Amino acid sequence: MADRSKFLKSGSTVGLTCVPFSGGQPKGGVDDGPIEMIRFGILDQIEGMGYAIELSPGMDKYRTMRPASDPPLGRLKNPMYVSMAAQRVAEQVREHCAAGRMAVTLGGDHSIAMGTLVGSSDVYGDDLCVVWVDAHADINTPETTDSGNLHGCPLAYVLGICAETPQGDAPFGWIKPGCVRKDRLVYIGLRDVDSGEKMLLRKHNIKAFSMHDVDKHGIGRVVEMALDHVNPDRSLPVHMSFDVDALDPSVAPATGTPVRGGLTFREGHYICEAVAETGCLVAVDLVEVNPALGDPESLRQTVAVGCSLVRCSLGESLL
Ligand SMILES: NC(=[NH2+])NCCC[C@H](N)C(=O)O
Ligand SMILES: [Mn+2]
Ligand SMILES: [Mn+2]
Repeated sequence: MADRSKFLKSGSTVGLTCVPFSGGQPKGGVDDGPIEMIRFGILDQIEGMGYAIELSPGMDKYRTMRPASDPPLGRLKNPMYVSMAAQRVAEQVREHCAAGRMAVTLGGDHSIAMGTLVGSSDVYGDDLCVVWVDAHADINTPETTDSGNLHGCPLAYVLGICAETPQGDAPFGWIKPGCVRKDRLVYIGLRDVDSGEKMLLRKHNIKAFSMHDVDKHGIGRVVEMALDHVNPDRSLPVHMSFDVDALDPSVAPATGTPVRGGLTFREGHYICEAVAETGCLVAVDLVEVNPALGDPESLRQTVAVGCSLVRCSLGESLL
């Protein structure tokens, strides 16, 4: 298969990391996201598109590595477990990126993106652009979070905007603050942003396209403006982190923090197609599919849409 990427030396190999992890939020079941996508056939689907798959080993370890004792850190829940799991994700994603593979990571809750972003930025450095597709901004710091759920915080750590930078063996002490540049992050799909997060977005001048912008300009213009902001010449590598709750709950009901008024089926797919079309994509996360929430039909629908977003990111619908 022809390499569709400007940056990957093994662009016809997908480096797949499955992360059955739910420690970044309180609802069980999101750890079964990857296995349900595998049952739905994601491996055969990716191979059917002409890719080889290199699967990260030991996915069950994410379930068993929970520390015996993990007291809250201020408001943050399961800090050590989230930190350890994300650190392992970082190693697995780094290895795929270093080998020049397209790194695809299936979650699990969105706290695992601390790991995926550290892994990809270790290899691509300052050049890395991040397109964050989500109903939520996930940029809470330990100071601003109300819920204490770390899936609402991954960006604060990688951007390095927490009031105190974790050091050494402390949870998240392994994350290089600022490994993702503030001016290379852009959001699409926001509609449920906490007041502390709004303050952070303004303070750090971070570009965001909310659902209001999607309504106003249309998804085509929004994706173009988002890419123009982070990657005007389409000359830099892009990591897309896609939270399935960016989609409207009528399209992706089985997720832990659904918010009405989201992206349509086509708008979600359009984002993946347009980013794939640039040839700049080097890493994709697909997170927050929770098969335990809702009836069997909601589950089937959500797993199916998760798989098709991944396929579109790999270029399925490009002619
Ligand atoms: N990845 C997600 N679904 N995040 C939801 C975060 C919700 C809320 N902002 C919080 O910090 O708790
Ligand atoms: Mn979300
Ligand atoms: Mn999220």
